[in-house]
Amino acid sequence: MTDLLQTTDLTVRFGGHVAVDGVSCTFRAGELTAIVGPNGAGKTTYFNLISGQIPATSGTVQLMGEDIGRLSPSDRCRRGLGRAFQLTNLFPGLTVLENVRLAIQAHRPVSRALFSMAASHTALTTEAMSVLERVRLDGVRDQPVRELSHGNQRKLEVAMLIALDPKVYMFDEPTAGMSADEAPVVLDLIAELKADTDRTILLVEHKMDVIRTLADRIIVLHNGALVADGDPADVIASDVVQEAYMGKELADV
Ligand SMILES: Nc1ncnc2c1ncn2[C@@H]1O[C@H](COP(=O)(O)OP(=O)(O)OP(=O)(O)O)[C@@H](O)[C@H]1O
Repeated sequence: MTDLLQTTDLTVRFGGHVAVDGVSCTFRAGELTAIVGPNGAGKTTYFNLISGQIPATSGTVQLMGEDIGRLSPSDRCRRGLGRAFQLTNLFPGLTVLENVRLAIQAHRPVSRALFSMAASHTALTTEAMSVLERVRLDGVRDQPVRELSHGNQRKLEVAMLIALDPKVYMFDEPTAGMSADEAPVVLDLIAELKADTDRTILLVEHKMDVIRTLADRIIVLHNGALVADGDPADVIASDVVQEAYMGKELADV
């Protein structure tokens, strides 16, 4: 499997507190890695360092071999790093379809400019509709984003991400706040994305049934440090995770 994303000794300090502590990890194409750990372990901060929301104190982030540590979040996104939440704050007054169409347009190669305006518009609409059908949002295509239910907003996050067609998908609790009938749509989509061997998926998730179903690999953060990394069954069963780090959360499943 090809290495797509790599962090090396990645560290961030907030005053005296080390929130992410020397994390070195490689994420490969075609692999879904679940990132777990107790509350405050550093999972979201690790995501923020990778996607560029906060600068690292030290260490590097490489995407397809290129050091992206000094790039802005939007430049990282353009290079193929896709994080769901970056995408919702686009145009709340525009419709669901218009937002997805703009996301597709944003990553279009220049050659598309050679299309006639009308042909280009039709092609974009067709493509956007196929993304919306995948997340079952085609029924609300003409609704302004600001009027969407919470569950549909979360689905739109996934749709926007698919429309951007990144190499690396980053999901931070993608089904949080979703109803029992909405969550499977998103989880099925993530499973579909995983089947695409050109991509890698990072998933911060607390629900162990979701992790068991989707993850090829689990990494465990504790006090900002990487304390376990491996096959899901082995990591979940390991004493270090059960007793010292995740005990109650995992035992409860
Ligand atoms: N900007 C910041 N300034 C100061 N401390 C921060 C900042 N961001 C995060 N922290 C601290 O870093 C630690 C890690 O937080 P983080 O949100 O990454 O944990 P988490 O594993 O995602 O937790 P949860 O599962 O509760 O979301 C916490 O102690 C948090 O208070």
